Amino acid sequence: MSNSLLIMVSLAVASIGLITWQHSVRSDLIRARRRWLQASLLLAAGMLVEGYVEPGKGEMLRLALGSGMSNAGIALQLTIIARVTGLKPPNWLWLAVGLVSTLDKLLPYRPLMLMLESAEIPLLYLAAAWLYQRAERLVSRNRFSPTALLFLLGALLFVWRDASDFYLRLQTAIAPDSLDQLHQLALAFAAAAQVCGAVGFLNIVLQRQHNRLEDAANFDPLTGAGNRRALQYWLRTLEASVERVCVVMLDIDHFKSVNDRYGHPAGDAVLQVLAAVLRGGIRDNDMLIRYGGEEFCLLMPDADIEDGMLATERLLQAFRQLAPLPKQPELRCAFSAGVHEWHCRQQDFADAQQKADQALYLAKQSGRDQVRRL
Ligand SMILES: Nc1nc2c(ncn2[C@@H]2O[C@H](COP(=O)(O)OP(=O)(O)OP(=O)(O)O)[C@@H](O)[C@H]2O)c(=O)[nH]1
Repeated sequence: MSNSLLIMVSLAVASIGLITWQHSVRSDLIRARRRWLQASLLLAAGMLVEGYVEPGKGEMLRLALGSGMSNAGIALQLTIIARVTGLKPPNWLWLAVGLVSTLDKLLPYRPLMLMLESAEIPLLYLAAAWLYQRAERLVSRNRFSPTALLFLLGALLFVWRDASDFYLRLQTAIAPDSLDQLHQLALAFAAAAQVCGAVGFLNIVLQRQHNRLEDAANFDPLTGAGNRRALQYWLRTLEASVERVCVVMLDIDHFKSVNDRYGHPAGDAVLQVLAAVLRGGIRDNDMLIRYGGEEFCLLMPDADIEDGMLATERLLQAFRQLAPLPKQPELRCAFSAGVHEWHCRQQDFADAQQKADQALYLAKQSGRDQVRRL
């Protein structure tokens, strides 16, 4: 293994670590930010030390240090990825990995120690494969992560290398020359895996950043409902995929008086409660949009007007029964709603939405707190 390759790889890992560190603030990974840079620098330093190992005096010490730092760096990266996926591994885990990786190189040859040394990288790589798969699935819904596959292959390669090593050393006590190629292949693979792992995490960070920006552009921050931009996107999807959609326009009754009486923050809380009731009471593929101030729109794909009326009645009943402000248990709110069936292939959405709006107006005119159709 040439030193220059390890040095180049360590520089690549350090620079990707720096880029990841820069982006992690914007992708809401502020706590992981410093850690990731530390992990990348530790890993890069370990590889640099290993890259300078030359046969002779101090060889084992440098190898031990290099391996300890590299493995601790990988383990630290894995603890960060684990946190991104919602797991909480203890902080000392990466230190323990580094310590064991350093110490086992310094101990005199013994089969047990050799076994321990052989288990380290396959275990780390298996954990990496699992975590990268989870993390990428979480942020980009990818069913399959190339980074995870790479680490899985790496784990197998190291098992193969270490098993041959172990078997031959048991017989001869000296590593035979035939193992050199296998060692070099494994080391080259490890170097590539480190760069791919670093890029894999950078990808996760950038994907999160992208998701956050997209959410900010498409969802109302107060209620989490889609906004009109999201509506336009959903309409295009619906027009291409379904025949009919039940459109519901609904508007909280006497909302101005809630604001006037309890204040604007209380009004905001009522809006949040209504959004939660609506979200909790609709099907997974129904869509909730905050259409205006206290006006919401529901799109129910493949539902006819009877289904839509029934579902909206149920939502109204649930909302009416709630005390949306815990500090004002006397307050009860309701909404008025208009329902219309939209035949996506024959009619513009604007026409259907206007009809649902007219039905809503009818509901308001007829005393509010009800669901109407034209
Ligand atoms: N707290 C809060 N109030 C909002 C928000 N957006 C709009 N509003 C308020 O919603 C109220 C809407 O009042 P109106 O259009 O008169 O409707 P209403 O009082 O509900 O009367 P009806 O619809 O006829 O039953 C206004 O007072 C707006 O200030 C918001 O994001 N937060």
